[in-house]
Parts: sequence; C-alpha cells; structure tokens
Amino acid sequence: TLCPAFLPGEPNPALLATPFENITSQPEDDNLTNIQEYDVVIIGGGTAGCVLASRLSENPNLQVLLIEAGKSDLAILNSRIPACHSRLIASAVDYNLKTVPETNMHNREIRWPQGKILGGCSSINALVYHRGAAADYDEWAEKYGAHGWAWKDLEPYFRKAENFTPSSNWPIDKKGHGRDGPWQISYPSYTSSILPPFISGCNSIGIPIVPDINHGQTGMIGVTRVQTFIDSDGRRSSAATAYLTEDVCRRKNLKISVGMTVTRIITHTAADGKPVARGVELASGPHVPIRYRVKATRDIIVACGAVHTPQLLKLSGIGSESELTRHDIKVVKDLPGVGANLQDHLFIPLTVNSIKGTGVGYTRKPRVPLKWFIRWLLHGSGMLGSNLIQVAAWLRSYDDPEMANKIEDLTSSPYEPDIEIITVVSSARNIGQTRATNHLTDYWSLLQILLRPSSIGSIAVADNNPFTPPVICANYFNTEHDPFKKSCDIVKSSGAFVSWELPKRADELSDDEILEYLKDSANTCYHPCGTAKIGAEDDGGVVDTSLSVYGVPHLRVCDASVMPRIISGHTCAPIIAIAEKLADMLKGEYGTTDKRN
Ligand SMILES: Cc1cc2nc3c(=O)[nH]c(=O)nc-3n(C[C@H](O)[C@H](O)[C@H](O)COP(=O)(O)OP(=O)(O)OC[C@H]3O[C@@H](n4cnc5c(N)ncnc54)[C@H](O)[C@@H]3O)c2cc1C
Repeated sequence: TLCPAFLPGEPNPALLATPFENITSQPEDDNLTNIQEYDVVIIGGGTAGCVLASRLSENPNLQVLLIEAGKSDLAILNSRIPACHSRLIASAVDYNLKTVPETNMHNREIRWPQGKILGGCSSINALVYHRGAAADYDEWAEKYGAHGWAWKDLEPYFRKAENFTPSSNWPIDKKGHGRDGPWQISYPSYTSSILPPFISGCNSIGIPIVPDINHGQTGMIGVTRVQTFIDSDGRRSSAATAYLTEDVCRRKNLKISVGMTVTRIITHTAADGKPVARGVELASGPHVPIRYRVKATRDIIVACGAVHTPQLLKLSGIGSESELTRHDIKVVKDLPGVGANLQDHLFIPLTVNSIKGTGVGYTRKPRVPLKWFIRWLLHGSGMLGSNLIQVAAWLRSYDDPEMANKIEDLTSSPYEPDIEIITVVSSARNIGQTRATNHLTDYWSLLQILLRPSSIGSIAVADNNPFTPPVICANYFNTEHDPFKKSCDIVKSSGAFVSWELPKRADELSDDEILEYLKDSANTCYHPCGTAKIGAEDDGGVVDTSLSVYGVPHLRVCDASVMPRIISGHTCAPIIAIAEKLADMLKGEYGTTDKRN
C-alpha cells in the first residue's frame, strides 16, 4: 500500500501514440495517416472509463486504448484510506474547479471537485454505495426516451459489477446483491458513536428502519446503514483498483496512457459529406509543443465526466453553433444539447453539539494518530477503514401536509424520496475548504441533500484552449424545498442533542431565515450530470439510446453526462452500471460486424 510495486498506466505517450510537432490543432490540420491505431479509444480513465477499458479488453481481438489525464490512484495514499476522502478535495488530484458566482446563492463561487486521477471521481469520492430508486430509471425510459435504460435493464449490471460482503452486525437479504463482480461493496467494520442516536432519532419521528436501501424495492424510504465501496482490507475499491487489476493491465490488447489530456477529437468528412469520428489528439500540458495522435478504427468513447465531456465535445466542434463560432471553433455538428441540462444535488449543512461521548469531532484531528494508521495498515480496521458516513435516511417532504401545499412533487414516483439526510464527521460548513476548527468538541453534522432539484445549469467553454477550465453555471436554487426542519426533528429526538451550533436557533428560524441560511451555506453534493443526455435530438438529446452522438458516427459518450435526469441518490454506482451495460452492448455489436476501416 505504501510503495505499490505495480502502478497501472504508461506515462510515456511516445510508446502509445504518434508524435506531431508544430501542429495547429485546427480541423484543417487533421492528418491521421501512418499513425498508431486502435480499435477503440476511451477518453477519460475515470469511473466509467475504467469499466469500459476492462470489459472491452476481455475480447483479446479488440485493441483498446484508455487515455487518462491524471496518474494512478494507487500512488495516492489518501485515496486508499477511506476516512481521508475529504483530504483529496482541493489536492493535486482534484481539477480544482468552481462555479461562476451563483446569483441565487449570494453570488458565491462554489468549489466543484472533480478527480484528475485514474478512477476519476471514484478515487476521490466519499465511497457511498447507492443505486438510487428503481423508479428513477423507469422515469428515464418513460419520460425522457431513454428506452433500454429502465431499472429492469440496469439492475443486472449493478449486480454484475458488485462483489458484496455481508456484515454480521447489520444482516440483510443478500439476494439483491452480486457476489462475482470486481467492485468490492461492504459495511465498514468500524461504527461511530453517531449511529445509534441517529437511528433512534429517525425512528422516534416515524422514519422506518430499512435493512437494505439498495434492493430496488418500490419506496426507497427509511433510515439505513450506508453500504460503501471498501474492500475487506479496509482500502477504497475505486473503479481503477476494481477494474484495472494487475492481470487486466497485463493484457496485450489493452494500453493505458496516464498524464495525457485529450485536446480534441478528430473528425473526417465521409463520402456523404457528414463528419465521422476518426482519431484523437493528446498533449501532456498547455505549453508543450508536441501533440500526439491516435486513430480509432471502431469507436471513440468520451468518458470525461459531466464537466469535461461537454467541454471536449465543444472543443472538437460538437455543440451549439453560436457558442462555437463565438470562440472561433469550427463547427462539426450543431448540437445545442451539449453542456445544457446540467443538474446537481445541493446539500444544506446543520451542525449540532451533542452529549459527551456521542460526538465525532475526534475523527477530525488535523494529524492522523500513528496508532490509527498502523491499525489500518496492518488490519484494514478502525476509524481509517471507514468512510465515516455511516447512516442515511431517505424521506419524502410531500408527505408532510404543510409542505405538500408549498411545493411541487418532483419525485420519480409517489413512493420515492426528494430528501436524503446523511451524517458526516466534520463541521459541514468547512467541507473542502478548511479542516474543522475544534476537533475536541462533541458534535454532529447532518447534510440535507435536495434530491430532486428543478434547477438546470450549463457547462460552457471559456475559450478554445483545452487547458482553460470550463465555465460552470450550476444555476442553483430555483425551487423551494425544506428538508431542514426534518433534520432538526431527528437530532432533537435522538437523545444525544445538546444545542444548535450552525445555524444557531436552527429550529426557530422562519422560512425566510432558513432560505437565507441555505443561500449562504448550501454546497454541491458533487453529483453533476446530464450534460450530454440520452434523448431525442430535438429535445436537447446529445446521444441516442446506444450512447452514440447524434450526427457523428463512431463517437459515443459514457459517463454521468448521459443521465437525462438526476437520480434520487448518489451517482457512482449508476455510472458503473451504465458503463457495464454499454460494454456488453459493444461487445455484442463488435462480435457481429466487420471492422471499420
Ligand atoms: C468529492 C466527491 C464526493 C462524491 N461522493 C460520492 C459518493 O460517496 N457516492 C457516490 O455514489 N458518488 C459520489 N460522488 C459522485 C461520483 O463519484 C461521480 O458522479 C462519478 O464518479 C463520476 O463518474 P464519471 O465517469 O462520470 O466521471 P469521472 O469519474 O470524473 O471520470 C472522468 C475522468 O476523465 C478524465 N478526463 C477529463 N478530461 C479529460 C481529457 N480531456 N483527457 C483525458 N482525461 C480526461 C478525468 O481526469 C477523470 O479521471 C462524489 C463526487 C465527488 C467529486
């Protein structure tokens, strides 16, 4: 763990791609003759990209290249230690992006972490394993035209990905889970002192205890212990560690390029005058004069995540004509849906002081005590082997008659939630910014996550330079939801509550004061999606149901961008299932068609 003998990925691009000097990166200069070629080129070795590379290269006749801008997650200790996930935010493996000043949030620029590392966000995220409500996927198919992506279509792929290890102290019916997949799912052995009072607080106000929220049951409502992607050695099971094992990386037909950014997708004009995706161009950094190119004889799959996928498509001439022209990018395909339909979850922090012995402040010591580290290193156990998000409750605010009159029901079915409440072990206002100020205090933080926002934002390009960060406008908060009071009820009923810390007088605030507090303190819950959605082209769709980009044959997208509507939960597991399904679809397709030339 400390000094891994094996690190996936080839850092020298000259061994995998053909170098070009002094090219302009303009479509006129799109020479692809006599260059290194592969059957499939996957751009972005993140959550979806690792799954695709691993599954597609199971066919030894298929030459696969995976290109990742970051380096291996095995070399980043904080990525391996589950409890250290928040230390990865604003670190060298984060793109360190932020939104534009959000007008409905007191003009705050919200920090948006995105993993620049093999495994992508699955290597830096909070390790919560959650599938979302079955009705969310049925809604994709029925309401948004994503036929073939309903719950019944995706459920087998959730199982295929998973190797679930049950826990003796939280028994569930294992039938709903997979046992043979590469992704390690478990309950961490360590449980914090927050668990019993949170569950009893929920129970006292009528929230049922549900053994397993990931069962695909109708009505994903209740409080439960959180399942995580942590393996039996207490290490993070990212998409990279799960899918790009040493055996997989030794396959002769799989090449993995690390530390290289794809700067554009090269399209050629076919005999019918239409564009066809043929190759990609990559570079190690903004000031390096050498670019590299590879050709794809079958497909190019963009898996750069919901922020960078639309950016790359636009830099390659695929996007709204007016935006591309404004930035001097030659239009390949006018596709206004690219970068539109951005959706995200917001969380609202609530921090309370709790009775002595029930708080979690001790977990936030600025320096991890050596004995904790040794315990984790040798046995994978103790506090460091846990993601420290231990319990969560999913609720419907509409069932409260007072709320039902105030807000529109945006859930995917009358039985599914619009709110999730999780516990975290920090002063929630500080997440991603500074360490908790007083690590000795007994406190809890609860995050209320708004699961069904109607706010729609966008990803735009700032200019035509692939190394300029994209312009993120989340456009938060054009809906009123009020999960806040429910959290106050939970903590007051928990038997461990002492006083309000943030905000003070939390349960006495008027609606207007709560709204002001939300604008001041709400934060991204790190689930951006929808920016290259499945759907009809005239309805803003970017890809069809085979995840092929409209009007550009042999170009596909597979990542959080393709979700037509944000789900009522965490996004990592659904993306892994989507990638598993696309890999299966492509294996079937490639098995029966002739190689493209
Ligand atoms: C801090 C944080 C906490 C989260 N917590 C959870 C959680 O607990 N549970 C959960 O389910 N979800 C969580 N999420 C969300 C979840 O992790 C993401 O939705 C999901 O992993 C995104 O997968 P993806 O494949 O779409 O993109 P990513 O995993 O981000 O992969 C994109 C990859 O593409 C690479 N890339 C981008 N542009 C280029 C380019 N031009 N050339 C080459 N490579 C490129 C990136 O470096 C990256 O590796 C969290 C996210 C964050 C950021």
